[in-house]
Amino acid sequence: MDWTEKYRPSTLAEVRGNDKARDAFEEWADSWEDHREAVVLHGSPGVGKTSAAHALANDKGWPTIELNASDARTKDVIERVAGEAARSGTLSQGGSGRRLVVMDEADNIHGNADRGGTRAVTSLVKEADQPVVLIANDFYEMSKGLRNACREIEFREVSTRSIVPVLRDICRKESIEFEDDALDRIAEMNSGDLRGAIKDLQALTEGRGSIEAEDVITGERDTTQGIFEYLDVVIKEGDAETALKSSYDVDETPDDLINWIADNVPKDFEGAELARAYGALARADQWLGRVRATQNYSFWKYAGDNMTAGVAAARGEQKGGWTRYGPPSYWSKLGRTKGTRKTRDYIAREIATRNGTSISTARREIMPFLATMTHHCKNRELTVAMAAAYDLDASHVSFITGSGEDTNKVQSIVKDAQELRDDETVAASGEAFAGRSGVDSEGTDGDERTDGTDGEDSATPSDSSSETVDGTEATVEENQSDEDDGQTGLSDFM
Ligand SMILES: Nc1ncnc2c1ncn2[C@@H]1O[C@H](COP(=O)(O)OP(=O)(O)OP(=O)(O)O)[C@@H](O)[C@H]1O
Repeated sequence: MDWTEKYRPSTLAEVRGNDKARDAFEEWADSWEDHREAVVLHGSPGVGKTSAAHALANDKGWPTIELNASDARTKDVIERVAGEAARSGTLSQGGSGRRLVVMDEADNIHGNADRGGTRAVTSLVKEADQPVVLIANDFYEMSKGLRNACREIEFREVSTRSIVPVLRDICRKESIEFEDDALDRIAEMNSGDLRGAIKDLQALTEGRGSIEAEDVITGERDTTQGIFEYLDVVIKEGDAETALKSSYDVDETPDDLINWIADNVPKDFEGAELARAYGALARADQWLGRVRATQNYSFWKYAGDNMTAGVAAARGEQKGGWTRYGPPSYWSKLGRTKGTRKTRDYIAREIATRNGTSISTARREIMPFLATMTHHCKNRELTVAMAAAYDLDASHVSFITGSGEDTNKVQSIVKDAQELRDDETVAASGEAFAGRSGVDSEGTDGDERTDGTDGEDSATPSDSSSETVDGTEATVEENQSDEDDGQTGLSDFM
């Protein structure tokens, strides 16, 4: 049995770390009759938000109604559940009939696919006759309206000091002998993620009665090999077997290693060998997905085989010379700074508006493809078309392609894109033009966009952007059909 489930706290007192948040949460519940506000618990994965919600319900004797924001695809579903929640309150009248409505992934309500989803959740939060707890990883991914309708409680990462006693308790209950150092290392390795620490403990002690400090290290690595030398082996020199064997000495998890390889392989591979390499990486990624879904870490070896031996075997001819390999910069940079987020969100909004998708689909599903297809502007024509189609400037092109913003290459691409756009504007039909300008000027069909929402000065661009898409549904759809009228869009290249 999964230990994170087996040892899920059943009362609030068992939720470790985050004492302040826990007290605030309890206070919210105790005074709910007076304020009737919803609450949002937000913070990184695995720090106990969901556990706290269920533990509170348990402490109070309130049955829970669980909703998942990303599954609740339509307004109807939410309204039905809200209705149920409300009805069950009226039936029993008073405290004993309380239910706790727990909605997971409140930061993951998609604009377009779940049309009106955000609005439905916001009205659920405002109107439900029962206490509602929203759970989110990123508070600022939630729409502003939704944020304003809730009380906010932040769950911080759980300190190593608080993680170790949890691991110790579990070891005692499972009759596993342990060295203190081993538990310290597991706690440190997981930096603040208690769920991760419990999972590692389970994986490392599987089928054994003890754990020593050494196991925590040797389970992962013997002598560490630099990642750059390793990339040389996989991409340039090694045969499949050598690539696989030396991967055992690399100090990266398979989840990170795959990004290192995927990001750097197109610097040396081309054509059919690159396609074969991506085939192997795709298979590796499937295995990583299976690990996540089943928590069966023995599948890691198949992921490893594919991403290392598979890629090495995909090499068509000997590679020479020196290549500037870099960290998986594109995705790991994301979200790190406000500026980066702003750039990312601008591009996502442009793609969403022109392709008729939600911002989140643009960001999660379209941008990675664009990044791969235009990597380092290798395919110049495609990069120009992309910049023209989405009205991108040098900083945007540099963000997507991973090339330096000031390079001549990027500057000249942006210039050509501008010319292409000018030509197309002249050539475009009046109808298509009207559709486009509608997005810019008429998208204010509700109060949603009255709060400064071009995103220019907003500290929370992603938030305002999702509302923009909501607010311009009709126009976005018009645009979708415009694509057939000769506008250059991503779909032309896929
Ligand atoms: N603060 C905590 N105290 C005790 N156990 C915890 C705590 N945080 C996490 N855990 C353990 O990790 C598991 C997962 O935690 P939980 O689902 O509550 O995290 P979460 O913050 O809601 O994460 P996510 O955002 O991914 O849903 C729990 O079942 C429990 O075993």
